[in-house]
Amino acid sequence: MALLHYCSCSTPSSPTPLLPFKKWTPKSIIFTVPALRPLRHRFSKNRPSPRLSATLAVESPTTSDDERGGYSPKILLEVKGLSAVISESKQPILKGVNLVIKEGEVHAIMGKNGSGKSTFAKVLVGHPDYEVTGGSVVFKGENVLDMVPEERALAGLFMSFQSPVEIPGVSNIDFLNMAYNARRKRLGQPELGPIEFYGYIYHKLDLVNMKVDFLNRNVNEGFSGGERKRNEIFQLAVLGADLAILDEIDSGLDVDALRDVAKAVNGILTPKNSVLMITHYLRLLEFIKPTYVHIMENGRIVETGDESIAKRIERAGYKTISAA
Ligand SMILES: Nc1ncnc2c1ncn2[C@@H]1O[C@H](COP(=O)(O)OP(=O)(O)OP(=O)(O)O)[C@@H](O)[C@H]1O
Repeated sequence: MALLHYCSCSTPSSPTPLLPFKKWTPKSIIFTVPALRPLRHRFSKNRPSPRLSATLAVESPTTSDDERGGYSPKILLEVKGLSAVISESKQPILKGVNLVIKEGEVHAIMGKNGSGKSTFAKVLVGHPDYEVTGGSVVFKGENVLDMVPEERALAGLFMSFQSPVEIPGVSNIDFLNMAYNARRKRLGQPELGPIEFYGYIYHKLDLVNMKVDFLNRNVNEGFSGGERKRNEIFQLAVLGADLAILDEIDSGLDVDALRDVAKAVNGILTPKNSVLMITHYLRLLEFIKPTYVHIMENGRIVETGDESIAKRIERAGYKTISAA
């Protein structure tokens, strides 16, 4: 199993991110990412909703073409009856997840601790800790379950982890440059050299209000919880994605950081790409407006609707979920 998780993007000019599944040792990075070796440059600091409330929802409610001005968005992701166990113990965690995400939609998944939200996200990107035991996942018409994590990412899946990992010995800019060029190479485009790449990403820093110094720091090493989250969204902004899966990007963020991160996520949304975000809090949904909110319980999506579900949960807790 490769240690890198590549993620791709919606436009040909965008690159492919690579995200780690676990904390790497420098040895494993060099082994899995030979392109990193020649990247030893450093940069100067002086440079420049529709309503639905049904239990056991099978898929997202649809919006009519009229409501969208005649444009009919394509299905980006279709998950049917997805079941998965923990690879080691064979303990079942996902027990028949159904979900449909179309282009341009923002989906939020909420649910009690331990209900399977992060597992669902990780299974979508092919995390090796889990084994799929049933169901299907079709992304942009392709069977994702047949793909290794790198292929899923190249197909356009990006995941921001709940606890972003450190990559000792690899600077943020090297990491991003490598990921960006991997995608360009795959698309038959010329790779960007360090200077050109710097020109490309410099303006993206503003999106998440990140200081330029962060580019030269090793990926997530010594970053505070909030800085890690910001950095994840920076990666997304630089690298792009057709479907960005964001696992609790709001956790540990102060109010200004939350606003910055939400602004960046809103900034990358187009009618062609989508976001699937896992959150416990209504406050994130006030910044990033969801098309649908889903409730996960015991490894399944048991309710789907609009933001009012999140408001109800905030007010009255999960006892209001019928399957709880
Ligand atoms: N690799 C693993 N090894 C052992 N148990 C696991 C593993 N992954 C998930 N689990 C268990 O599966 C259940 C679901 O975990 P998951 O992280 O998906 O929940 P969650 O809904 O994201 O929770 P939270 O809201 O607390 O983040 C939990 O009981 C968790 O302990």
